[in-house]
Amino acid sequence: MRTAYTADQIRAAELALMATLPEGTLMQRAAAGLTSVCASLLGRVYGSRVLLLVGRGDNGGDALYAGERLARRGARVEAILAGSKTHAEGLAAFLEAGGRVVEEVGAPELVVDGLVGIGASGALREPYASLVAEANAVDALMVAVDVPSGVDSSTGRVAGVAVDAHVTVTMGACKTGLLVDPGAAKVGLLEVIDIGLGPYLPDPDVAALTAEDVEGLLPRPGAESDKYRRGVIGIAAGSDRYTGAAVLSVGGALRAGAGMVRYAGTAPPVQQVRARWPEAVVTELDHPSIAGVGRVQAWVAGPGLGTGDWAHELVAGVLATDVPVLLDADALTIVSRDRGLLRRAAPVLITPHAGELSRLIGVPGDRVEASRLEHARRAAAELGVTVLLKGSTTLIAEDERPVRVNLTGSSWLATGGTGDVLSGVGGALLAAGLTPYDAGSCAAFLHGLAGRIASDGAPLAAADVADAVPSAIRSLRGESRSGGRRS
Ligand SMILES: NC(=O)C1=CN([C@@H]2O[C@H](COP(=O)(O)OP(=O)(O)OC[C@H]3O[C@@H](n4cnc5c(N)ncnc54)[C@H](O)[C@@H]3O)[C@@H](O)[C@H]2O)[C@@H](O)CC1
Ligand SMILES: Nc1ncnc2c1ncn2[C@@H]1O[C@H](COP(=O)(O)OP(=O)(O)O)[C@@H](O)[C@H]1O
Ligand SMILES: [K+]
Repeated sequence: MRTAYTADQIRAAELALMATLPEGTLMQRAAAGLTSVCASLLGRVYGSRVLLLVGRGDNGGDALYAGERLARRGARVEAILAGSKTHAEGLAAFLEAGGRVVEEVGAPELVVDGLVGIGASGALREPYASLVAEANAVDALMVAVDVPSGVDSSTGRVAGVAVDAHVTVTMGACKTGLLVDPGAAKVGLLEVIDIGLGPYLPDPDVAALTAEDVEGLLPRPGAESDKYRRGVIGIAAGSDRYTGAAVLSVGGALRAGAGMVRYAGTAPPVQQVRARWPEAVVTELDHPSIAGVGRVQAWVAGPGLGTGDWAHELVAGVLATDVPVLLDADALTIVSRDRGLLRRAAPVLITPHAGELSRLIGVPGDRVEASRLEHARRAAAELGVTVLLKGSTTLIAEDERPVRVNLTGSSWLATGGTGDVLSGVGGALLAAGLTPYDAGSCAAFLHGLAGRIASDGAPLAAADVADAVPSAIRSLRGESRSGGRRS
């Protein structure tokens, strides 16, 4: 499990650790780690050209001490002192080692962003904002100290301009804002430097499953398994207009290992599901009731269902059962109009994108996008359900638990129908007995991995993602041994 923390949590842990150590020890540890990352990026330190962007706080101190170390190894290190004051000891050490203070960005090979770290608040102020815009435009490797300046370390918000880092060297532990978009997109490769913080860290703010975690959570059939024990999933999806959503959701469920899929819909999607997935047990509905569908261990409702009276009645019927339910797409529009439907004893997992979440909690979509973590948490608390917020980083929020962040995925997944596949994958895992929190996190992980496999750097169609889910599951063992990371 990769874990991440807010700025307040990190600061408290640092204070506790610092109390046990001589003054300045942590900053020297940070500078040593930062120097070694810069040195390996440069290849040859001697004669290289490095520029430090130095702010007024300890983030600038880290940069200056790393600049000192690089200068002692023969690099030509220059620093722009952008703050109203400068870390005095760090500056003295830097100058003593031959570092130079300059006013212009020039033509460095590597830029070290030491403007602000966890002490930052709000959008970057001047002169930092202009300096960052200028430095981003230079053809150089950009290494951010602790956090790319302009990214809120606790939330991932980017209120204005932010450093576009190739590598972020973060101290002690990962910060939440480095995992959550839009901030996460600014991080580049993430290097965590061990400064001894581990024993002082509290429960994490957010966590990300690794392949090994998913491998451990995923049910695998054994000798005693049969299709009922593996989990039967009911799917109420598709409509006369949107037949494909049904096909894709059923496909996701079958490929994710459902023991059996019971599909219920009107004649046109039924015909499509029958043709594509003869494995599914299909019920053609002539009125909006699931009474004749048979027993299931979990339901998925919503993809392509429509939002009229028929769909409303069908979703209400699904929510009136006593099994876990995953609600997606049109079902989310229906419950946003009739929130009372969510009042039930068995668990609910909802899988909105930002627009759907915005309707559910009555907050404009752009605000949800800008502050995804806050709104996923808020929706989970307000609605009393587990929330899987889709997007470039998918979040899984449940009241009182660390938000799970999904680190797999590919931007090629941003194409129609991939969400329908995800609903089937999540539903199959719910039917297999995983909690909504684990089912949502594992589904997002496998869906993202399947997206990467299906795409391999080129466009994919949603059906390809469903087809790649078995390869994703197969690859978990290899990935967990090699510690797979985000691409
Ligand atoms: N506390 C410690 O022991 C350690 C701290 N470390 C470093 O120290 C950093 C935190 O240092 P500080 O608490 O001094 O804070 P920062 O260096 O992150 O910067 C805070 C300063 O920047 C200014 N500022 C805040 N928001 C701004 C904005 N939007 N635009 C422009 N200026 C803004 C404020 O005047 C504030 O004084 C960490 O990120 C890390 O790099 C590391 O050396 C590890 C050890
Ligand atoms: N930029 C992106 N990077 C990675 N994944 C993305 C991106 N945009 C969307 N996705 C993923 O693609 C899927 C799209 O789902 P959704 O919005 O429901 O589309 P649809 O309704 O067409 O199926 C989700 O799993 C989402 O997380
Ligand atoms: K920084």
